[in-house]
This record gives sequence, structure tokens and C-alpha cells, in this order.
Amino acid sequence: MLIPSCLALKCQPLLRYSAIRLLSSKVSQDQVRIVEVGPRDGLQNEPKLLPAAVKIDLIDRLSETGLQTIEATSFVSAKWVPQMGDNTEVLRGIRRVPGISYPVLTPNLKGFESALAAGAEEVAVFGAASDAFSLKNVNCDAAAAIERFKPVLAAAKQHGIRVRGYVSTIVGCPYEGAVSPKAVVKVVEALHQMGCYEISLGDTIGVGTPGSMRRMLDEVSRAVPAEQLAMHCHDTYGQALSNILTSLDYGIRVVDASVSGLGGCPYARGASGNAATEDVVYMLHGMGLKTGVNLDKLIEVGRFICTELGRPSESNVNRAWKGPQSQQI
Ligand SMILES: CC(C)(COP(=O)([O-])OP(=O)([O-])OC[C@H]1O[C@@H](n2cnc3c(N)ncnc32)[C@H](O)[C@@H]1OP(=O)([O-])[O-])[C@@H](O)C(=O)NCCC(=O)NCCSC(=O)C[C@@](C)(O)CC(=O)[O-]
Repeated sequence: MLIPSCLALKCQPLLRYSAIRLLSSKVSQDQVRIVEVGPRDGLQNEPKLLPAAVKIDLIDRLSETGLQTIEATSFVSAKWVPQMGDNTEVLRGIRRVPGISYPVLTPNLKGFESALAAGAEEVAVFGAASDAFSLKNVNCDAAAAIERFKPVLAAAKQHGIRVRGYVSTIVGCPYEGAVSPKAVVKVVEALHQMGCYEISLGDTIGVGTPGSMRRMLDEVSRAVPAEQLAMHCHDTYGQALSNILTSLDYGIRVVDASVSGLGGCPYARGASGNAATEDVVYMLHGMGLKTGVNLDKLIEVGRFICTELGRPSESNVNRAWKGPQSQQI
């Protein structure tokens, strides 16, 4: 949702923090906020280093499409994720449009401090429901990762920065197989209690189906209100749109997506990109839900980044779209 810029700019940090938390819990049921994760999740796995100027151009173009949240980069170790090694340059280089939030990932206090120095106004911590994935991804188990987030949340509160939480492997783990809803609830509750304003549920390797999503959401939505949950579905098995549709039944109205379906996690081999933003927007608009996103402009951005990467779009809508004569049915 749009945060009035006067509120975002003029309030004292603590007041601003509380006001933003209150506002973000009031998303109307016919509106869906898309969290565009292409510049971070979409690019982090690219083997060839993309120039920072292209990433900045991508984010600036996305800022013209009507999106309200664009995840810009991550402040993780460049030894672990080389593609994000230009995080400061990217965050400092983008043209910030009032009303748009540009969150960045911060796995620990070191990452948070670097993000703050680079001008971050929103950050995200990322946990997992399976220990094996957590160990591969952040070099500690799921419970230890949560401990690392506590000082991040405390520092963020002090600086009036809001924090989003991620939970990976919500139905399946590349190393442990099926993940129980109870394991997901445990991490979701921990992130909620420590002050994350929203928790994004990540099907990291895209194995979920409406069946496994329902079993997970039945329990998670009892633990934390749907207004504070988001869906983050990778499309490895072609289930992402069905899973997002399923989550709408639970009242979830925030959806993560990646322009042209870019992406994957470097520590979840074989995982494909997220649900393509173009496909998500087309589906939601077709259902009469509002996203505020201009599909024509988004299609152009998808084509721009695919040209830069030298590959076709993973978005069905983008490939099918024929310009002004295309129709949303
Ligand atoms: C978390 C660490 C840093 C732990 O890595 P570690 O090796 O355990 O860290 P450490 O504290 O032992 O420090 C080792 C070195 O890393 C440095 N260091 C320590 N912290 C930082 C930092 N923040 N930024 C930059 N450098 C850092 C630290 O200063 C030190 O440097 P040295 O003294 O050797 O020169 C590492 O495991 C890491 O960077 N992992 C990155 C994982 C990642 O980015 N994964 C992809 C994002 S998650 C995802 O995609 C899933 C999601 C969110 O999309 C949802 C879904 O789909 O499920």
C-alpha cells in the first residue's frame, strides 16, 4: 500500500515505524500489493556479473510501472552471492520515487549496518523452516538464524526502519524433502513476535500445490493474521499461479513476483524463478483485483531485462502480449 510521503519523511523514526505498521495492516480486499523481487531474487543467481548500471536502470524502469514495492538488492556476503556485491552502488544509484519502498535483504547486523549506510529505508530478514536449507543458505540452523535477526530488529526499530520477514522452504526443502506446517508456524511466529510487519512465505523450490499450500496455510493463518502474510512462489513445477490463487482464499493480499519470472536461489539447486510479475498481474486484473500496475509498461521492462540477459522471457503473458492490440480478458 502507498505510504503518504509526508508521513514517511516527516515523522520521528519511532512514530513513523508505528504508523507504517498500522497502515500496512490495512490493505483492502480488492487490492493486491505486488512485491517486485526481480532485481534481487531474480538476479542473485545470474552466473555472469551484470553491471550495476543495468540493475539501476531495471529498478528505475520498474519504478515507472505503478509498483509500490521493489526489492532492490541484498547486503549479504559477496563471497556467498557475488552478483549482489554491488549492493551499495545499486541502492545509492537508483532514483527513488516517493511512495515506493525499496527493501533490501539483511541476514545479520553487519548487513543491516551496511544497508543503513547505503540509505536503506526498509530491510528484510530471511529465515527458513528447514535446518538443512538454512545451513546451506546462511551457514547456521533455523533457530540460530532467528537469533541473528534480534539485533537487526532492535537496530531497525531505533532507526525507524521497517522489517519484513521471509520464511523459506514452506512446503518442501531441497535437502530434507517435505516440510511440516508446524515447522513453518514456528518460524512465522518468531518473526511476527520480534516485530516483522509482514511475513513472506517462500516456496523456495516451487514444489507446492494448492493441496500442500492449503495444509500449510490452514495452520499459519491461525498463528498470524492473513493481512500480515505474503506469498512468494517459485514456479519450478508450474504451480505458482495456482498457489497464489489458493492464498487469496485465505485473505492474503500481498504477492511477491519477479519480472519475466527471473531468478532462483543460489542455495537451492534446480529452483526456477518466481512467479512472473506479468502473469500475476494479468491473473489478478482478470479477477477484478487492483494492483496499480500498468501491464503494458511492465511488459516493456520484462523485455528490456531479458534483452540485457540475452534470453527469452519466462512469462507466458509477456511472450503472448502483442502491444496495444492485446486485451485483458
Ligand atoms: C549470512 C552470511 C553472511 C553468513 O556467512 P558466515 O560465513 O557464517 O559469516 P561470518 O559471520 O562467519 O563472517 C564471515 C565473513 O563474512 C563477512 N560477512 C558477514 N556478514 C556479512 C554481510 N551481511 N555482508 C557482507 N559480509 C558479511 C564477515 O565480515 C567475514 O568476513 P571476513 O572476515 O572473512 O573477510 C552468509 O551465509 C551469506 O551471505 N549468505 C547469503 C545467502 C543468500 O543471500 N541467499 C539468497 C537469499 S535467500 C533467498 O533467496 C530465499 C528467498 C528470500 O528469496 C525466499 C525463498 O524463495 O524461499
